Amino acid sequence: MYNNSTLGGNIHMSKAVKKLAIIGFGTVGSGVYETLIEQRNKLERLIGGPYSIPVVLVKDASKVRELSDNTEVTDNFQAIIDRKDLDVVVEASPDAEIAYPYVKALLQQGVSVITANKELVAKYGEELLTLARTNHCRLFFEAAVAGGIPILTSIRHTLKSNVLEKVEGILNGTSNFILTKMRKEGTSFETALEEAQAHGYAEAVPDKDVDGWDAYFKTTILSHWIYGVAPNWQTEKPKGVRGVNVNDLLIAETFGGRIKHVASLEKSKDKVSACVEPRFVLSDHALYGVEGVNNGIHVQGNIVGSLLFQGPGAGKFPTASAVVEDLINFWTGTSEEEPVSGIEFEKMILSHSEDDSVVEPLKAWLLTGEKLGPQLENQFTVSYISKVSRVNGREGIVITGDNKAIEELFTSLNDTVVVYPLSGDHTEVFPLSIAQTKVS
Ligand SMILES: NC(=O)C1=CN([C@@H]2O[C@H](COP(=O)(O)OP(=O)(O)OC[C@H]3O[C@@H](n4cnc5c(N)ncnc54)[C@H](OP(=O)(O)O)[C@@H]3O)[C@@H](O)[C@H]2O)C=CC1
Ligand SMILES: N[C@@H](CC=O)C(=O)O
Repeated sequence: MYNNSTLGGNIHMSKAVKKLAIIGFGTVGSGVYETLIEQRNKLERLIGGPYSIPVVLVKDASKVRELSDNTEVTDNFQAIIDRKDLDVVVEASPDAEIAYPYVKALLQQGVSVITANKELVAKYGEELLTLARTNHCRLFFEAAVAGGIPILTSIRHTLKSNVLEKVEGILNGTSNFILTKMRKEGTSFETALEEAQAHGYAEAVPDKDVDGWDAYFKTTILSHWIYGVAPNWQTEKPKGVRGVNVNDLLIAETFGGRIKHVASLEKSKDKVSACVEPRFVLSDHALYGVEGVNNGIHVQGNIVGSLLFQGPGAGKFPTASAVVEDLINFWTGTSEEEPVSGIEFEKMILSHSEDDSVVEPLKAWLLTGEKLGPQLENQFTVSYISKVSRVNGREGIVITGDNKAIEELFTSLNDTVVVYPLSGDHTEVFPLSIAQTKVS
């Protein structure tokens, strides 16, 4: 329990107390609260004055919570909006539809908001950012993409001179945690998901994690953030890790690779293409070693080259860290301004000339399923790269070939066959590890 003296603000400081409210007091909201209490001395030194948290908004105000007597717990948003003394509000409610009316009302009143809610930002970000500009306040959302990794700030602050041609990332901690548990420990999908929920990694509705929507929202935000435009989605819906067969994870290993849940953004002359799906990743790929709840974002800058940002993508304190950093940047006035408008940013970035000498990367796929051999017979447009690998009765093969012909082939395969595209650029001879795979 936090006592009043810890929370009452520092009486030795003469400056006015900065006041913030928190909406949502689950994994993220409580993590922010505890961080603000436990790190108070350091944070108050950083911002040069005291702060307090007079009010927290939740769904059920009758729940027992570890909060100081100085913090009012309410289930009535009016109690927040009626206050005229708040500097900023941290928003950590479960989804876009709950958060939108709150955040809109706050920004309309000129109150800045820091949110962890990626669904809110993906669906309403453009509108809310415009509202914030109109009302001379700010909307921050570092925690909405890749949890504790400061990816948005890093891109905006430290990669301004680079054009990011390509971004590939593991953006959902829950999915990566599940795939890692299943592969390493043979844990079932259901048990691994329950464990992710117990750690506080999963969304309130975990379908958003395992059906790919959470990564879809984060990819949408990244596309706006980097290119100023919504991406062109290659498939209508994202693909998630639900249903990935544990034997497929083991088959990928026999080919020297892993199956990872990958989100990708790729810039061409006139558009940004996006995709979220489980992919086959070889051991020389940046995302191969990103394991457990970690996220990884691999960016290819035209000046800097290849960069990998890696760290905890979900969880109480990693996410609280991202929120609190936004808060400190806001209070100290050290955050970067938003680009003037999406359109201008789009023109600036997309007009960069393409390098025509770029070699088309080799496309390859890991196929898994039952009785693959007969289905692939007489498919002369396909180059068979590997022999068939068998794990616990399931088969896997890596193929490459002409993109269009391969797509036609895929439509003719039966329902048991799962297709995992190979991630990354493989422009040279196909890796020997695959060509020489031993077949069990
Ligand atoms: N968990 C994580 O690792 C990360 C989560 N996020 C995002 O942060 C947000 C919060 O996630 P998380 O903390 O895990 O979620 P939780 O489910 O742990 O907590 C949600 C909180 O919101 C409150 N709440 C629910 N409905 C309302 C409502 N109508 N009005 C006000 N408060 C409400 C709940 O109240 P009550 O306590 O009474 O039930 C609860 O305190 C989500 O948008 C999520 O996507 C972002 C990065 C990482
Ligand atoms: N449910 C999300 C939480 C962080 O954004 C995830 O698992 O990545």
